[in-house]
Amino acid sequence: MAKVATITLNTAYDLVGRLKRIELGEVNTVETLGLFPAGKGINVAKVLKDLGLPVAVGGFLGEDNQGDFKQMFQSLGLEDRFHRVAGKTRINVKITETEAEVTDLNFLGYEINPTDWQNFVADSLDYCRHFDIVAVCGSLPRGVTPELFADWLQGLGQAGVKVVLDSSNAALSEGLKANPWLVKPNLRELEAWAGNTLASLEEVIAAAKKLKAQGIANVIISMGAKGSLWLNDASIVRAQPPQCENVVSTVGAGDSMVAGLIYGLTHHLSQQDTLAFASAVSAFAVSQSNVGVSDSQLLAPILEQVKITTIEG
Ligand SMILES: Nc1ncnc2c1ncn2[C@@H]1O[C@H](COP(=O)(O)OP(=O)(O)O)[C@@H](O)[C@H]1O
Ligand SMILES: O=P(O)(O)OC[C@H]1O[C@](O)(COP(=O)(O)O)[C@@H](O)[C@@H]1O
Repeated sequence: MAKVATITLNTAYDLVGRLKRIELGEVNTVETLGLFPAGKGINVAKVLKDLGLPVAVGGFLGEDNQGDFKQMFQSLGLEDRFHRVAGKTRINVKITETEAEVTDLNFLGYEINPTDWQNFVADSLDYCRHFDIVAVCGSLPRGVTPELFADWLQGLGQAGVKVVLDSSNAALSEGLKANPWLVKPNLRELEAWAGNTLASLEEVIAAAKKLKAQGIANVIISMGAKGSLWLNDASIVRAQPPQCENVVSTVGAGDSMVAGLIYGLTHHLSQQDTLAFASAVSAFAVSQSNVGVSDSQLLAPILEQVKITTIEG
C-alpha cells in the first residue's frame, strides 16, 4: 500500500453556519453551528482515512488551542507529525447564505519564526522521503514567504516524493517553480494564475495547457458544479458530477476531490476512473456541512451518475 502524508502549513478551525441573508452592520442570527479542526491537508487526510488509507499529517499547529486537533488525530488514527508553535491556530468563519455562495472571514493565526521554519524543513524533508505521495495543501502562514515555500517544495521533489500541490495566489505561482507532480487549482485560482477571466471551456483548457507546459505532469482544474478537467501527457479528461439537489456547504469540496484523486492514484485506477471517483467524493462533500465520508457506500449512487468524456487522447 502506498504511503501518503499531507502537509498543512496554515491550519484552521472552521466555524461554519447557515443563514438566509447576511445584513451588514446588523445583528445576524446564524441558524446552525459547526466548529471543526480543519485546513486543507487535514481535510484531505480525514477523507482518505475514511476511505481506508492510512495517512500522516504534518505542518504547524498553534499550541494555545490545539486540543480539538489532538483529539481528532487520536480518534481517527492519523499519524501526528505537526510542529507546535507559539500562539493560536486561526479561525475561519464560513457562512452559507440560502441564495448565495459561501462568505469567508479568515482570521489571522500564528506567525512562523525562522527557527520554527528551519526545524520544520529539516524534520519534514527527513520523514517525507519515506512517503510515496505528499499532498501540500492550503495557504501560507505569516512568516513563510512564497520563496521559502518554493525552496522547501523543491527539496521535497528532490527527495523522490510525488508532490501534490493545492494552493493559491503566490504560493501556487512560486510553488509551480518546484515542478510538483500534480496540481489542482479551482477555476478562480487558474484565472488568477492566468491573469484573466476564462469564460469558456476552450479558454480553461488553453490556460490549463499553459500551466502543464511549466513541467507539471498532472493538472486538474476543478470548476465547482461544472465538474473538472484532468490534463496529463496522455489525454484530457472531463468529469461532470450529477447536480446536487441540496447543497449544504461547498467548504471542503476541493479537499475531498484531492483525496479522491490520491485514492484513485494509489489504487492504480485509470485516469477516467480516478477522476470519476474523485468527482463522486467531492459531489458527496457538498451535501454535508462537515468534511469526510462517514459511509463509503453512499458514494456508489453518485459515482453511477458521473459523466466522463475524453476530450483529447
Ligand atoms: N454544487 C456541486 N454539485 C456537485 N459537485 C460539486 C458541486 N460543487 C463542487 N462540486 C465538486 O467538487 C469539486 C471541487 O469543487 P470546487 O468548488 O471547484 O473546488 P474548491 O473547493 O477547491 O473551490 C468539483 O470539481 C465538483 O466535482
Ligand atoms: O489555507 P486556505 O487556502 O486559507 O484554506 C483553508 C480553508 O480551506 C478549507 O480546507 C476548505 O477548502 P476547499 O473548500 O477548497 O476544499 C477549509 O477547511 C479551510 O478553512
